[in-house]
This record gives sequence, structure tokens and C-alpha cells, in this order.
Amino acid sequence: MTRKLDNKRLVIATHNAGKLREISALLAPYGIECLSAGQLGLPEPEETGTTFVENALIKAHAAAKAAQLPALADDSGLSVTALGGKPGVYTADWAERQWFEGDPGRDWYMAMGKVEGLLCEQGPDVDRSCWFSCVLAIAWPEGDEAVYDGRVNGNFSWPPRGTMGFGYDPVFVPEGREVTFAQLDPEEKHRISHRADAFAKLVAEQFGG
Ligand SMILES: O=P(O)(O)OP(=O)(O)OP(=O)(O)OC[C@H]1O[C@@H](n2cnc3c(O)ncnc32)[C@H](O)[C@@H]1O
Ligand SMILES: [Mg+2]
Repeated sequence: MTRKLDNKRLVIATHNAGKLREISALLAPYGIECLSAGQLGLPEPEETGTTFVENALIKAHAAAKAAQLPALADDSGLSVTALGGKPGVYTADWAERQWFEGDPGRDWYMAMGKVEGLLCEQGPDVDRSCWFSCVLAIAWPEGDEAVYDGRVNGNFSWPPRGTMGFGYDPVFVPEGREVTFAQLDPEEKHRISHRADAFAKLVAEQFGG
């Protein structure tokens, strides 16, 4: 049986400020004290997995072990149908390593532009459908783990629009909408996002019934 969060303190094992903001907001109603990996000075583990699940578990176990507290990690990314699911697990890498090896800053505009460039190579009628995936993993210092996954379908849109959210939000138009994630209020993104989808499963098992 999956272990439940019995401790009210939870390490949020991410070094991404946008994710930390969203996860803290999603957890707010559940009386959990969130401690961030940055706040605790935890190192950023190497994401050597080839799936979202593997990477989420690597990050969660590393933080749980270092902090001796349960830890929640998020591994996520954008997959584009016409690019065979790329960048997928390597979404963050496309921004940071492709052009800025050794530079702590990430240039999301360049990364989004790379996706757009590859789509344009396939002509004006290219399929622009894509999806965001999110895997949330909880790990305990004793080695127990729990995994929840989420997804939201949409279309890759160019040029980028909007200033809210983070990462690839300015180019992602969720299915059934005209605006990008970066043009939606955070509450609205939380109703439909891949992270919210995974989070609903986490809440049902961890805090439900
Ligand atoms: O590993 P941590 O420290 O959590 O932070 P990260 O930014 O490296 O995160 P990932 O390894 O999971 O990479 C996922 C990338 O996918 C993108 N991404 C994930 N969720 C997103 C969202 O809700 N909106 C926009 N972009 C998102 C964003 O660019 C992330 O950097
Ligand atoms: Mg990462």
C-alpha cells in the first residue's frame, strides 16, 4: 500500500521558482509546511533518467535523503507530436545546454524558437498539437515512494504571448482555448494544467478519504 504523508513538513525538491510557486499554491489548502530545496541549500541532482518518472524519483529521493524529511519532486516537459514527442524529458535541457552550457541562466525564448524552427521546416500545414506532462513523486527518507502523473493537451503557437507562468507557457494554447498558459491567471492554469492533473491524483490518495 502507498505510504501516506504523516508529516506536515514537506520538502519541495525543485530549483525552478515557477514550479515552486505553483506547487506551494496547490498545496496551500492542505496545511502542509513547504520547505524548498533552495531554502535548505540542497544540491541539484543530475537528472540521468530517460523518463519523467525516473527523473522525478531521482530528485525526490535525493532531497528526502539529504533533508531527512519527505520530499515532493516534479519532472515535467513539453512533447510535440510532429517532433516525435521532443523535447519531452529534455525540455529543460533545450533551454539550458543547447546554447548556454555553463551559464546558469536559461533562455526560454531561444528554446521555444528552436521548437518553432523545427516545426516550420515541416511546412505551413504542420501538425502543431503538443502536450505537457508532469510526474509528481513523493519520497520518504526510509526509501518509500509514490508517483502521480498528469497531462494536458494543446497546440504550439507562435509568437509567444503573455507574461504569466514560466518556461514554455507563452507558446502553449490548451485545447479548447484561444489564449496561452502565460495569458491565464494562475488559478485558471491550476484548474487545467498537467501539474494540476497529477496533483488531483496525489490529493485523492494522500489527503482523500
Ligand atoms: O528539475 P527542477 O529543479 O524541478 O526544475 P527544472 O526547470 O529543471 O524542471 P524539469 O527538469 O522538470 O524540466 C521541465 C521543463 O519543462 C518546462 N515546463 C514544465 N512545466 C511547465 C509549465 O507548467 N509551464 C511551462 N513550462 C513548463 C519548463 O521549461 C521546465 O524547465
Ligand atoms: Mg530539472
